[in-house]
Amino acid sequence: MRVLGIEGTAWCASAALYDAETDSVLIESDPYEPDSGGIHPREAAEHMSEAIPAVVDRVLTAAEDEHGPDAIDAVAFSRGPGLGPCLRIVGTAARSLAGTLDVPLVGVNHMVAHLEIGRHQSGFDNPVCLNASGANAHLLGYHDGRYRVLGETMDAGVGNAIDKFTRHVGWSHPGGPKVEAAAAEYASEADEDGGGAELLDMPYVVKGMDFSFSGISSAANDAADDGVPVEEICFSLQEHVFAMLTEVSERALSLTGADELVLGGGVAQNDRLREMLAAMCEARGADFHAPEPRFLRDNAGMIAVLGAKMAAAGDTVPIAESAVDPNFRPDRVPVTWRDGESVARGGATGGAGGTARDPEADRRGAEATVTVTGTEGDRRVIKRRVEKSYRHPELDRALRRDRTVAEARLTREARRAGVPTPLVYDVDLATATLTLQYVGERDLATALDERATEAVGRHLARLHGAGIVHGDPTTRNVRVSPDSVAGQTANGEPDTAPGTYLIDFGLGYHTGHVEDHAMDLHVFEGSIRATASDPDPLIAAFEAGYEAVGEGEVLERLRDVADRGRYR
Ligand SMILES: C[C@@H](O)[C@H](NC(=O)OP(=O)(O)OC[C@H]1O[C@@H](n2cnc3c(N)ncnc32)[C@H](O)[C@@H]1O)C(=O)O
Ligand SMILES: Nc1ncnc2c1ncn2[C@@H]1O[C@H](COP(=O)(O)OP(=O)(O)OP(=O)(O)O)[C@@H](O)[C@H]1O
Ligand SMILES: [Fe+2]
Repeated sequence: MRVLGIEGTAWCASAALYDAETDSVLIESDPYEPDSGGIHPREAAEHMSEAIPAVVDRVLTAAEDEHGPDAIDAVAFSRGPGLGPCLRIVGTAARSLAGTLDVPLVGVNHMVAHLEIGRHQSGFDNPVCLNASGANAHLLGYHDGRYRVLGETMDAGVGNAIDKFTRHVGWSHPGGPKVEAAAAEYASEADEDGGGAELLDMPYVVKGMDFSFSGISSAANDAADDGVPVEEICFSLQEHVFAMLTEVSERALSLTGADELVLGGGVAQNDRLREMLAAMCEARGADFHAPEPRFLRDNAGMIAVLGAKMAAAGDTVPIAESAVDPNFRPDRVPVTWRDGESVARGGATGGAGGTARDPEADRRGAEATVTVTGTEGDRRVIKRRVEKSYRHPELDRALRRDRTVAEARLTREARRAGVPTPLVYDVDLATATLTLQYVGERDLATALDERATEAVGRHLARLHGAGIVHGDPTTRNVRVSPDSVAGQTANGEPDTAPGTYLIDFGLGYHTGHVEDHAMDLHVFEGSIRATASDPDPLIAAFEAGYEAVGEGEVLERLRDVADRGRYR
């Protein structure tokens, strides 16, 4: 099968021919380069209307020269997400070409294409995917016929966050490659001077597997206004932003039990990001793949390759139903071209795979190693936050120390507020180590049930009532004793009965803001959606638990938070 793909969601007018027989891809692209500032939607659309017919023509001519008039078996196009005016031009071109050639039309989700090209090239079975592109930043994992969004930016896409800074200092679009070059130069000069590259203090915001870039863009702009050398800012910006992306990727591998990671998107061309992800994967025994650069930035090659898989599965679209969708989320795509396996197994422990291991033996979370000691009746865990070689040493030291301090303090405070948590026996800041009471029989992730999620709702409400957020309330950070949970609800004891414990308060902090409280709920619900086959009843029980103890306002805000994370 040979598929002609068309891409033009924002800046790159591109056409490609994918030949499934030989697995070869020809790509012809014509980028839009704004004279000043960022991408102007109207100018970008004007570029598409001129450039799309030209790139399509070049690819079609090449295909017909080689294979004759029946060279093309299907036409695939980017249906979204992207800029409306650009998408409409791509859609019109694709419809008219499919009509002229009298072949089926395939509507491709651009973000799923960024993922599938990596899966196709790596030969990985069931990877987690980090999409690091201009307008987006998210983690996807396959589960029950869909790509679930395991984590995502709460505000800007990663490329846009970087480009915002470069616009502020007057550099032309796109800024990403210029930041990379400036950061590399600063690092190598600092090495020559013998002092090592210095790190500016910038916000590092990770909430479960979600993250935010708005604070860091402003901090970078402020530093420039204060006269900090721009190369130094570029270096720190990259170290923070990419460490955040690497950390959430590791959390996603840990939560799902996957042992393969693929990278996609324009920012994935960055060597420093690839180096960090490769180092993280190596340390946990996972495989890592980043496609070659021509498949990372926006390109029609990935559209043609996924288009061929979809066409082979009969997943084509009638012209009358082929409208574009600027907000097309990857989790809305029925995945017709894969068999029913799942990446999200939930509750996997240890490093790669985590299969066939005793889930209660010594384990490794995304951040820490946990060793169980002591005897029956006095079991303890020793939790040590290990060095992460991918992070700048200064940033790594600060994060491990701050999180250890926060965990010890908030675990105690939560307990005092009536939320079941482990006793804290010892804190050793020099080695970022805590000794904690062993609680529960297993992680909630391995034994998801409505009584337990309802209890988590009550616990979080109580915690928020005390002005604390957990920061990372995933199903891996709740310990349960299933029998006592059942007894507790049957006895009608509301919230302080043993059976469901919150652990791992390292990302927690004090706040009375409704927004922060709502974010906790969003993270917990995200972790259920990422791993459960039937999430809705678990989430309904969770919200009922929260409502019974907490503020209705927080549940209302949760709807806004959930919508806001979605691509605009
Ligand atoms: C929906 C679609 O239109 C959108 N496309 C998009 O964002 O273009 P993409 O080619 O994936 O990424 C462009 C971004 O990639 C950044 N970029 C390119 N090379 C880079 C580098 N070496 N280091 C860091 N960023 C880089 C650019 O600064 C720009 O922000 C998307 O995929 O989200
Ligand atoms: N007090 C405890 N009692 C029983 N088990 C525990 C306790 N603390 C941690 N564990 C176990 O160790 C695992 C990892 O612990 P924890 O979540 O604190 O580490 P982490 O590295 O921060 O994990 P992650 O970042 O992946 O959430 C937990 O999922 C849980 O199974
Ligand atoms: Fe893209």
